[in-house]
Amino acid sequence: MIEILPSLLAADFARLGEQIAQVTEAGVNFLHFDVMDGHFVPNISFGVPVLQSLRKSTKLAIDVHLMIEDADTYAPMFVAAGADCVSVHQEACPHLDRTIRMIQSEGARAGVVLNPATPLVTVENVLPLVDYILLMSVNPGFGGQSFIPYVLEKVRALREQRERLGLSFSIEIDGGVSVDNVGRVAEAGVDWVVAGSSVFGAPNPAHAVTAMRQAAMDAVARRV
Ligand SMILES: O=C(CO)[C@@H](O)[C@H](O)COP(=O)(O)O
Repeated sequence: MIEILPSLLAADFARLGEQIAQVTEAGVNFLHFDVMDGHFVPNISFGVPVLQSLRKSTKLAIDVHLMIEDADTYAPMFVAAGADCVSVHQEACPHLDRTIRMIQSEGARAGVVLNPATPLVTVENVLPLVDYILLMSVNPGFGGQSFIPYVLEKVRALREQRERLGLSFSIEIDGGVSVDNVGRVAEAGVDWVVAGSSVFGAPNPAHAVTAMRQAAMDAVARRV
């Protein structure tokens, strides 16, 4: 089963509740929540108070992607505010092993994110620890960018590595995924697909999620 995670960065913030209801209707299990600090990435999004409000209004799992420099200070606050999954960037975390264990001990699933140009070898040692690896398929900071195709090779390599090591972490991809390329992404071997503008920029977000999920599942069926 491939999960489609609507990225709230592309939602209409004045109608967040309504937009979440639309994707809930399409049967999503997760929402993706992008936190940007204006330092690690050149943009600022939203933070803990917004997550606290969302937590009260949805039972969906919330996947928080921290695009921030000081993840060790803020990750526990996001878990306390209701995050079910928290991912941190390899490029921003000098003590990655400690950060992963801290997120898990706070009670959330822990993920590590790699920018497109960061090689997989940088997370090799923590693969047995993580709950998921998020591979960025755009340079982080903005929605609506074009998919970077060489990331598909990283997905294939990571999937092979997971099989070889007998591990069970999930593989997530984020950036520039739409109904037109989700088949290739699914075929490469991802479990979770983040989609922002292709969902909330569509006339009907629920239909967009359903179409993406169907295209992904068709591609996986062809692969098997
Ligand atoms: O983390 C990010 C951007 O930094 C993403 O989650 C985007 O929000 C995905 O948006 P689309 O590329 O799907 O529009």
